[in-house]
Amino acid sequence: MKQSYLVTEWVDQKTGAKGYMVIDELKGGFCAGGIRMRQGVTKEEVVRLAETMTIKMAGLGMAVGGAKGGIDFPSNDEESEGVLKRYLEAHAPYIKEYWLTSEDLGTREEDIVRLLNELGIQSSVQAFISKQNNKQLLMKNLQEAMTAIYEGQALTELVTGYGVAVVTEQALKKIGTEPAQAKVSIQGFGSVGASAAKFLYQKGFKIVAVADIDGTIYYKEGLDIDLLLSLKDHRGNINRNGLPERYEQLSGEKWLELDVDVLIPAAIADVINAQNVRFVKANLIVEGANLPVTEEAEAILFEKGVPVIPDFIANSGGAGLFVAVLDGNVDGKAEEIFTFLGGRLTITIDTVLTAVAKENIPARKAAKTLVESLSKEESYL
Ligand SMILES: NC(=O)c1ccc[n+]([C@@H]2O[C@H](COP(=O)([O-])OP(=O)(O)OC[C@H]3O[C@@H](n4cnc5c(N)ncnc54)[C@H](O)[C@@H]3O)[C@@H](O)[C@H]2O)c1
Repeated sequence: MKQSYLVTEWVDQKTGAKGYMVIDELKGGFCAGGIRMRQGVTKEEVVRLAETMTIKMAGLGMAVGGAKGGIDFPSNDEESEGVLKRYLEAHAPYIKEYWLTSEDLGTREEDIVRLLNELGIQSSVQAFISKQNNKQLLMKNLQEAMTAIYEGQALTELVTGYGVAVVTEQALKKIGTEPAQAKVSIQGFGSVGASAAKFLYQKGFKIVAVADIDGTIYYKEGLDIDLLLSLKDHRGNINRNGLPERYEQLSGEKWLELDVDVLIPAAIADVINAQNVRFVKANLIVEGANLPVTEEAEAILFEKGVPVIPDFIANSGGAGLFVAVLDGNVDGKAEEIFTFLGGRLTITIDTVLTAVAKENIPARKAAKTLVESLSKEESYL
């Protein structure tokens, strides 16, 4: 088994919460990966997520390694901000020197940046920028991107879901389903799930089910996503009081059993697994979350001819925002970043699904081969 480059174990002196930082690899002196906060996070989970980040960064064409932070604490607890602050304080030397970080499940970019500022760190990617020649331009573009508002929402909260929507549309086209006819079910209505829903809805997809931590909301004619967006809080939980009566409220597991074309797991890990994979009726799965489909489930889905678009491509939009800006060729405007990302992801999905069809291999394997070949190209930063 691969050994991580560095693993920290931290205990919050005030609450007893445990936290970890895992650096899977350092490349060019840097590593990148967000910080998640969830009750039950384990060191092993953070190790796996950091490994995925190494592949994701290579897939985006940026020569930095993968990392991840994890804090075992409920993100909705009133002490959560204090816990995050103390975790950042303990890990500030790494963030200053080589760890480019950002939001993840249960944390928000604006909170991380604000708390880092309080610790005297200018941005969550200060380590990288401070070592570049054009640092002033990069910092200006980054600040523009981090504060950009698109259709009333922060770009940082939209960009990963935008990538998920692009990947879903391109993958459906490639497997011969007309996107406008496609029915979609999504688990998670936070940064990733809600923004994927928003862009898919704008493209004309019928989103028939959305699940959050309180259960599944279903309407077979397609949910009004604008309404659901207006009913969600900043943690991605939907207020049921404002729902029309015709919307059914089903249990939390139902989202994956519905008669849909696409499933987008965009909340937690290991949610499609050996126990429930037999209930899946969709013919495409797009991993919005990290590691939402277990290896066993993925093997069964492959046998059934259901492609699983891997997380390190499908949800790379958040990391892609940083890559777009740090690459130096894109300024911080939302439209430019969407164009950069949409272009890269369209080519990637096309290449991956062409290999899947030609060689009869799982999408994950095709994607890893592509990522490895990209790492060798001269354009690799
Ligand atoms: N935010 C990003 O930019 C980003 C980027 C790449 C990957 N990811 C991954 O995407 C996933 C979601 O991240 P996010 O930022 O959207 O999180 P978030 O905290 O903004 O939202 C999480 C959503 O999942 C729901 N949820 C939580 N636990 C659940 C459960 N047990 N059952 C059903 N629903 C549940 C919540 O109600 C909420 O709707 C995570 O796996 C994260 O690692 C996030």
